[in-house]
Amino acid sequence: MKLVLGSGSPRRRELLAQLGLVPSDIRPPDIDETPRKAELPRPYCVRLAREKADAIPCADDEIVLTADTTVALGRRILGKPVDEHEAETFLTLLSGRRHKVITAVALRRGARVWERDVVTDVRMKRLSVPEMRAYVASGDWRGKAGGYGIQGPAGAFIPWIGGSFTAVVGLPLAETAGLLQAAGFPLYPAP
Ligand SMILES: Cc1cn([C@H]2C[C@H](O)[C@@H](COP(=O)(O)OP(=O)(O)OP(=O)(O)O)O2)c(=O)[nH]c1=O
Repeated sequence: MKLVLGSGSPRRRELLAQLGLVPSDIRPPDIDETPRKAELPRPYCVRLAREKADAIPCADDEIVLTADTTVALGRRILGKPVDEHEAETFLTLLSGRRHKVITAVALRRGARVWERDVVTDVRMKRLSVPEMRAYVASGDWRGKAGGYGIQGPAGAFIPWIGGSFTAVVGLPLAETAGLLQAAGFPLYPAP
């Protein structure tokens, strides 16, 4: 059975590699990520992972893995900032507060789908103006939900998380391994 990564995220490819998995193909999804009116962060994130899975074409001998990572500040969804101004706006909102990072994973094999979502609490310290300016100028926030990456320089802004570090980075490894095993993927073949 072949594993297809339905994601253009380099983080997800690296996290899969941590499990010793190299996808046979990478097919980034092309879906509309606009939240619905009054949609809450967790259902939004679950919906997107599922829509990504449904959007990726796959053959009978392939299993496709997709995910979505959403930053939630209360009921508000913080997506990927479109420019420096929005990155600074998001970081100003997150500064000195706790938020949640949700990552939903979907695995599809033929018509069957396996899904999990993981919610992690994250505390960001209060950011000074120089800290915020330097981080925004670094461009590290590009393509990242909420406008930061815990695995990069913004790790210095996060004194505490409650939950899964790999989920915050983009793919919860414990849950993903469980899904792969449930779907019959030979993750730990006998030596
Ligand atoms: C909060 C946070 C997010 N992120 C990243 C993970 C995801 O790649 C991205 C959220 O966007 P996603 O829409 O989940 O994924 P993507 O657009 O990068 O890739 P694809 O849709 O093709 O699967 O934010 C980090 O790398 N570190 C972090 O600390």
